[in-house]
Amino acid sequence: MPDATQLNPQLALLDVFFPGFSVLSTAIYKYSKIDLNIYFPVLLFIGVLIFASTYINTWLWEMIDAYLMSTADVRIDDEMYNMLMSWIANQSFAKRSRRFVANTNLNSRMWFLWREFDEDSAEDEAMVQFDESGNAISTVGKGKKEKKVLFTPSFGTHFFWYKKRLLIFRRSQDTRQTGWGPVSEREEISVSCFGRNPTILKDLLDDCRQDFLKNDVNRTVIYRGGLKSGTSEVAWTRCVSRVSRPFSTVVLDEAVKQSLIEDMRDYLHPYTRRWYANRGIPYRRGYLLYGPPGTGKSSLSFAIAGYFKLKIYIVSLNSLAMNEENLGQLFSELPQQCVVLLEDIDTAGLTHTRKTPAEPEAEEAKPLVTVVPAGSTPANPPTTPPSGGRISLSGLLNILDGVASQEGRVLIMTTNHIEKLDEALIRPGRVDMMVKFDLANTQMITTIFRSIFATLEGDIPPSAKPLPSIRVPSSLSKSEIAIRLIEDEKKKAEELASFLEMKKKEEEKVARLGEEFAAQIPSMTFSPAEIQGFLLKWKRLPEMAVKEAAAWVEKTRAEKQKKAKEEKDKEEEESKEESEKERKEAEEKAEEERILMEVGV
Ligand SMILES: Nc1ncnc2c1ncn2[C@@H]1O[C@H](COP(=O)(O)OP(=O)(O)OP(=O)(O)O)[C@@H](O)[C@H]1O
Repeated sequence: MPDATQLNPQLALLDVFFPGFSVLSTAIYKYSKIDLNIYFPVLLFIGVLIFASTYINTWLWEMIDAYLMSTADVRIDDEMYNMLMSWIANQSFAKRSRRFVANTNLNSRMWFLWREFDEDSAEDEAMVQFDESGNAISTVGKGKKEKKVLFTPSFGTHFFWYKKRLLIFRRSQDTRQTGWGPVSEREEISVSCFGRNPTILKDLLDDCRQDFLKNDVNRTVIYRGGLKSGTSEVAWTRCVSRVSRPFSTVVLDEAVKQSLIEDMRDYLHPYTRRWYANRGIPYRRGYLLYGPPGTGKSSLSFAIAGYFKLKIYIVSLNSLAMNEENLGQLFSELPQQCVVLLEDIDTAGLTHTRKTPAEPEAEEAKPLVTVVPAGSTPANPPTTPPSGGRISLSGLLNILDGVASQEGRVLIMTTNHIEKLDEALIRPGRVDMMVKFDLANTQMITTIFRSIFATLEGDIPPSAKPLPSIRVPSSLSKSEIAIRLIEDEKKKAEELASFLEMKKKEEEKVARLGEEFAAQIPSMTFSPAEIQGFLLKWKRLPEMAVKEAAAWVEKTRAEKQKKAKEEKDKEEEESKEESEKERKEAEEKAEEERILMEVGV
């Protein structure tokens, strides 16, 4: 009989399949005299089977995947990613998952969008409520918004049931991109089903989309055009969806508002497209909103988009990433019907009134849109813009009119200085309607005051407490219960009547205070934004707003005058420096010419 303590070739072979087998078999032989070597053929067979199964398994899955399954791959830089992930996050298999990714936002890889979101929340503090796409917000504490944590299954393969079909959700890392970028950037996700018919996957993705878009009802979805993170490609990225701003909250001449609505309604009517097509006119509409800062141009753009349930696409021509090619690319990717907002078109290289002192000089020397007076030849023709984010006027016009520009879009341009815009940019066909915004007159001031202090639907009236629901003891007879219910209804009606009475008195008070307030504010001196800013300081104290109004007017006027004087002094200083420089240059040139004359050249 062979000595089991000696390592023979058979044991060495089994050690390959079952590491540590020789030690175990020696120990068993030593203490129980059972020799496992006699089972060698069986053990070897099991070992080979296990060894081969890993390869067979992979091969088999590959074959099944290739020939017997259908798969939908979803790109992480596509909106579909958010749609699918927010659906997945709500599924029980994701909630049960023992290994998961915790997100406060399904877009979190796009950190820059968060910054934007936060700015928005701060700016729109007074808005009723708003939620970020793919993101859940719960209200905790005193008006503090906290992001809920959502859980999605971690990297790996996850099985789940959808419409009685077994589907597979795979989340993996793209091994081709390991060297750079955050891990989430290298993520890949897919959903697969058994069978060669992918209809169920399409149904699922459609469901995810519908589910996601449900959150957008009564909301204005805002997209921004810019570079995709970590790439040099441009794309529209969804940033926020805000509760649509009611048109009525933008204070503007009612007739102007109505004509704007009518014009857009007519343009967006399904038959209008055919009308344009039949006459060979490009189906596009452009609006120019102009006026001093803070007079409601952007607010009206958002309100229009919300009113017509259109998505709004914002692009900043000042962005360094924006050149003609990129802008053209963005315009070509616009959906059939949407609002495109080009804000502050005048600052795109025409004026520098909005520049902060911190902005570098080099920037100033590089106009982004070079406007050339119609019919004249510029000293430096802007036809071929140098690299580095410059867009020439002709380039911009080509993009706005060109074949790449999506038909059906509504273009809204805003400016503080209409006089600085080239006529070509605002000629009919490119701009079909202009809306002038002005500083607040007395009527606007009263309206703004009322809109801030009026009790609106959704505001919680300070004195309105919910009525406790009545508890009817079971020992009461039917007639007694009926009496109790009638009494309760009566009490509720009385409470409602007193609430309505209080509301009416409140409205009268606000109207009176509004007039008192407006009487103290000089007409056409302050922008609605300035007035709103002051009133927001006294959000719940209209009396205080009226009391402090005169002091505020005096202070703000003094500040404005001081600022205007500083700007004027600065301009004078600059113009002095400029003329001094010119004088020196002229002297140098004259001196040079004199020397050349002397030497006889
Ligand atoms: N006409 C208005 N009606 C209601 N609110 C207004 C109006 N004008 C300004 N506001 C308020 O002032 C703030 C700034 O307004 P908005 O951004 O629309 O001004 P703007 O004209 O686009 O300014 P800018 O030219 O600086 O971009 C917003 O919070 C808005 O609610």
